[in-house]
Amino acid sequence: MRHSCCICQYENLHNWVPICTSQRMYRFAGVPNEAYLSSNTSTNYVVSRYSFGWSETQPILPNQSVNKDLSPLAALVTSKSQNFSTASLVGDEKIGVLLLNLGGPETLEDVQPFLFNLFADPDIIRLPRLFRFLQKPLAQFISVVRAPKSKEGYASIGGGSPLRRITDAQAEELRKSLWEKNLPAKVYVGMRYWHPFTEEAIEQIKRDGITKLVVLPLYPQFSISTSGSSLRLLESIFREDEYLVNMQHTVIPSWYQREGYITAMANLIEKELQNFDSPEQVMIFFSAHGVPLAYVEEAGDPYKAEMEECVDLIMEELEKRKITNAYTLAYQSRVGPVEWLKPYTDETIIKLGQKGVKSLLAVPISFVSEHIETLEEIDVEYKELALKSGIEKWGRVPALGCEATFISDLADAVIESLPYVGAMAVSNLEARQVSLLHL
Ligand SMILES: C=CC1=C(C)c2cc3[nH]c(cc4nc(cc5[nH]c(cc1n2)c(C)c5CCC(=O)O)C(CCC(=O)O)=C4C)c(C)c3C=C
Ligand SMILES: [Fe+2]
Repeated sequence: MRHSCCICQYENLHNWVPICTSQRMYRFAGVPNEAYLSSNTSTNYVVSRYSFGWSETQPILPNQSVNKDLSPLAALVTSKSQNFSTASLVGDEKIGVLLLNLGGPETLEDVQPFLFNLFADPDIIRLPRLFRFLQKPLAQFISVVRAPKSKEGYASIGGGSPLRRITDAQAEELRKSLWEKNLPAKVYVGMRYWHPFTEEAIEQIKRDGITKLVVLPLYPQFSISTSGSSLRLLESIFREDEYLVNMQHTVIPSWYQREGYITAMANLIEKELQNFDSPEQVMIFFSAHGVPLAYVEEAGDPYKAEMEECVDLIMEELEKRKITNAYTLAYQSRVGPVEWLKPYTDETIIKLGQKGVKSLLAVPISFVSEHIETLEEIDVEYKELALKSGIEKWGRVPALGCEATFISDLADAVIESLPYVGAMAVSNLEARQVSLLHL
């Protein structure tokens, strides 16, 4: 099994210490030398560094060692213990969990302004520095041009995105699960492109006097365009705000390797396979949201690697249950003229039909809630295409939503990250000192 990590690393000020709480993976940013640690045993390190700037930076590949002089934080994390007592970690603190998600238009009138917010994000449309002044006019133009097509899609799923309702429900279930595990925490939802905006969540966190915050993007795999964008926004909010600078916090940048998540996905697949007459004949078709190829090849986005590893882990889990179906991974939802990650979902469906595949089970892999790309693109467009292409039996695994194993595992991820919340504050301090020295 591959072990590779990414780093949520931002221009100039490296505030975040992303710590992947899955068993053997630890992540670092926020240290002045940009050390980033991936470990497959407690003594065998691969230190690597990525840069997510667009035109001006180069990715440095995982095995390219750049700095073995690890900061004290490395020592702290490598001495990680799995035996946490939540009580000792909470004390008098007020714990908050901030769930980050994309957001979606709630009405058809929201669609164009939502699209404007999306395309105005430099992590979604990445322009060379010289052309950044064009970001907003371009966003205005593309959002107006795309709005009619998007509106059609949202109209066909009931006139708006269900993302807010589902994310709110997940937040409530997570809160309950944390309380059941003796962690009295408040859970907040911060959306990137629509209400409740991340800024609104942060205001509430300040009003509630939260002293320790765990930031948990609701994307299992990290991409510059999703978790990266939300974290970059958060960083800019934190940088400006005295309260937030002093608040201890940590980030769980991706969690696709967690046992609970993998088990929950395997459970859903196993259950859905039973709806076919010959379950063992069914091709398991993982469909992930795509990103432009340049994100991965030029900017070092770990999204593709994380996605592939995630699929491997789910298939390994299914194999343990003696489910050894054929499977494949493809990427959906491309937008615009550039090349995106391949293979594309639509082309793959057609090819599978030509090869004589008769039964297909679609598994949306990059989302944990139903939304337009599951309810419309997969359930309507891809199903229709599959049936036209000769596939006779079509099924689709639901998104995880509030599935109990999944929510309980997210709660565990939060609890396991608590020992590192203090480490974040140290890193903030270091990063600030360094940035001040550079002024
Ligand atoms: C892992 C998930 C996602 C990635 C990666 C991602 C990248 C990405 N998306 C666009 C363009 C659009 N995305 C839109 C909606 C949308 N995208 C995701 C997830 C990922 N996007 C979600 C959860 C949603 C919200 C869906 C909802 O129910 O509201 C849209 C709007 C819908 C549409 O018109 O199709 C666009 C446009 C790009 C360009 C991109 C990577 C650069
Ligand atoms: Fe998207």
